[in-house]
Amino acid sequence: MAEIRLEGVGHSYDGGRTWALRPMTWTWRSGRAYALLGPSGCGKTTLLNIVSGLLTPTVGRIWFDDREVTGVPTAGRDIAQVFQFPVLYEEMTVYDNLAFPLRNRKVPAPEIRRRVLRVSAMLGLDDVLRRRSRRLDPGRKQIVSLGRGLVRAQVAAVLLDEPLTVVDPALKWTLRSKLKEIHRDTGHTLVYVTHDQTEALTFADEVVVLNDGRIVQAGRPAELFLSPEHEFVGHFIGSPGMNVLPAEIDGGVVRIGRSEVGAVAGELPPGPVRIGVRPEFVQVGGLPGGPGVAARVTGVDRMGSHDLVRAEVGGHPVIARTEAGSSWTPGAVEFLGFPADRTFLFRDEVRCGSLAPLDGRGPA
Ligand SMILES: Nc1ncnc2c1ncn2[C@@H]1O[C@H](COP(=O)(O)OP(=O)(O)OP(=O)(O)O)[C@@H](O)[C@H]1O
Repeated sequence: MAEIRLEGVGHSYDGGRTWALRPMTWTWRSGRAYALLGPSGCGKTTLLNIVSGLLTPTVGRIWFDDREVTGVPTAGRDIAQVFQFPVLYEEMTVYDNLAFPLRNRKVPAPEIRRRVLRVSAMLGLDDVLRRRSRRLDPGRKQIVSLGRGLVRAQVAAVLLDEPLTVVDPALKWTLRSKLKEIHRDTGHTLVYVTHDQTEALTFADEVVVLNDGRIVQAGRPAELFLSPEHEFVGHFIGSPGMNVLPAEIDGGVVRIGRSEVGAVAGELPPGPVRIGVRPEFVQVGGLPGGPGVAARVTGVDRMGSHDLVRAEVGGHPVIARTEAGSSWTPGAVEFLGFPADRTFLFRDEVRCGSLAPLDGRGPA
């Protein structure tokens, strides 16, 4: 395992006209399980391929601990990589496919057997170990590919690029928890690329959110949910995502239209700002004794475990998540409250502050 440090690393596929990955400095800490999360085209595969050596970055330097590897090809980096689709020797048995990366590195036979059997047991491959790989269905083949990526003890990192895409949805949950188990067992540095927030949040110690070629926030799943640093994180994580409403700061007070919704925590210059608050924290009916903003209820989605109350504030949609069986009715005007400790202020999409309570004032 190694600490992997990117120093000013960026990549352009068109000679510097556009950046698939904007120059960034970032460290993957040794032994941690990371998810690299972002929408299609944001640069996830580019970043992964730069770490593995499949791609040389246009700018910047890469370090594995204190060894610079910027110009070192994949074979010299000791990286295990698992791709979206199976990469196997079709004519070999599953056992031999799993053993291959170890035999290649002259690991002693008893150790090979021990490791192959351990990975096989964890991934549920025991009953197909003697079968030729070409006779497996695509999902099983991919699980074998995953096993090949995880079987080595000595690797700088294991990189997984959307590894569960072809796997049956019902198996995905099991495999994700197996991956966690194997990670605990081996202590590998894992980087798991996905565009699926559930996959990222259930798997990783730390989620790195990438958008438009830059890291917009990295943190534990709860941090990303409770304390988004960027509007994109608010939208991309959570279902539905964070509500965003235009507002104005004036005299230390935040207003939507003419309604005061809170004070500004700390010092912020007056002017336009955007308020971000997750549906889980919007209080329909207002905060007890606190400020609120009038909203027209436009609909209620009954989700079974909870309701989603859809409303409109000055022409902007807001969603509140409430208990199931709520009595809010479309067309009614209700006050919405935004709890100060769960409501953030954004300028140019980046968080610039948060709300503070407006002491002793009721709905404006
Ligand atoms: N070989 C290439 N040549 C030119 N442009 C490329 C190449 N590979 C990727 N790109 C572009 O670079 C940007 C980042 O692509 P990348 O594949 O890294 O994103 P991604 O987040 O992995 O997307 P996906 O989830 O769809 O695989 C995209 O705009 C893509 O079109």
